[in-house]
Amino acid sequence: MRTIAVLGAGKLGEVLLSGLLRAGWPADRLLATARRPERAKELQERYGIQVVDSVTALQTADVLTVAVKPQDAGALLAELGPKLPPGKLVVSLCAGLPTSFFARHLPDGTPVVRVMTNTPALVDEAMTAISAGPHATAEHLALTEEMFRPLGRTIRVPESQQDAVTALSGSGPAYFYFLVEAMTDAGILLGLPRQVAHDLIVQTAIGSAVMLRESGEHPVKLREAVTSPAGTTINAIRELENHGVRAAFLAALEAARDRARELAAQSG
Ligand SMILES: NC(=O)C1=CN([C@@H]2O[C@H](COP(=O)(O)OP(=O)(O)OC[C@H]3O[C@@H](n4cnc5c(N)ncnc54)[C@H](O)[C@@H]3O)[C@@H](O)[C@H]2O)C=CC1
Ligand SMILES: O=C(O)[C@@H]1CCC=N1
Repeated sequence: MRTIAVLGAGKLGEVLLSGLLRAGWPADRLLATARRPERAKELQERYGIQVVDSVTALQTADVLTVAVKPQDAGALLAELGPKLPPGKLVVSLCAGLPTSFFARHLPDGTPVVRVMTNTPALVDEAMTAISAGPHATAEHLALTEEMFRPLGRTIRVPESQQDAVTALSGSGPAYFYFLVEAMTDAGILLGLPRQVAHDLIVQTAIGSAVMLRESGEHPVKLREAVTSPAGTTINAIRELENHGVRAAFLAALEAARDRARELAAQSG
């Protein structure tokens, strides 16, 4: 079994570490780096893993998972890139950053895999998209899948699709939470207690998501089954269309995709 290091164990790095431990990855095969000593202590106490300095991580781990913010990746790679021993796999979780960016900072021949996952990894329901970068072989992709499969679903996509994937499923949980928040407010407007409105919406979201996955039906068909002629639902749908909610989603995801491109451009 390989040793995995998470470089920059913040929110997403912790999600990955906790998922790997739940899946039975031995704690002594996991390493993390952290900038703040309090954060290192917290991770050590919470998960029983070793939090080490970056150079130790580079030397000890087989897989180096870069989980710092895209804006911090350049500094991390400038410091560590030249010290990376041969034969290590670099897995990037950084939104927007192309594998060519990593290749520029790493010794020739270093395999790089680009991954976009999402926070439902915390409940083993992540959607993880994996792309081969320079020098990544079938074996490297298989190893990356082995890391992420216990956390939910994995798919392979060409790297050219990763910015769109980031806009859709990487950021996607935020849109659903936003929707739940807005619908809870609507329940309050209609006079329901906040907790009741929240519980109604959360269970409705879960039920709808499970039906989408398990029925395999097109969402239009599922929506039509709820929408009775001259009933209540169609009145709500008319308002959603009048307020341009569909167009707002198209524009919002385009904006997220464009931000991923900007992050790449800014990192040089
Ligand atoms: N939060 C999310 O839902 C998702 C995040 N991502 C990507 O994951 C990466 C991390 O995102 P978050 O966890 O949300 O950010 P975060 O800010 O919570 O975590 C980054 C961590 O890296 C640490 N760090 C920065 N430079 C370091 C260095 N040189 N050495 C050691 N530690 C260092 C920071 O102190 C911080 O704790 C980003 O690149 C983001 O694009 C990808 C998919 C989803
Ligand atoms: O907002 C972000 O930049 C990160 C990437 C995808 C989800 N969160």
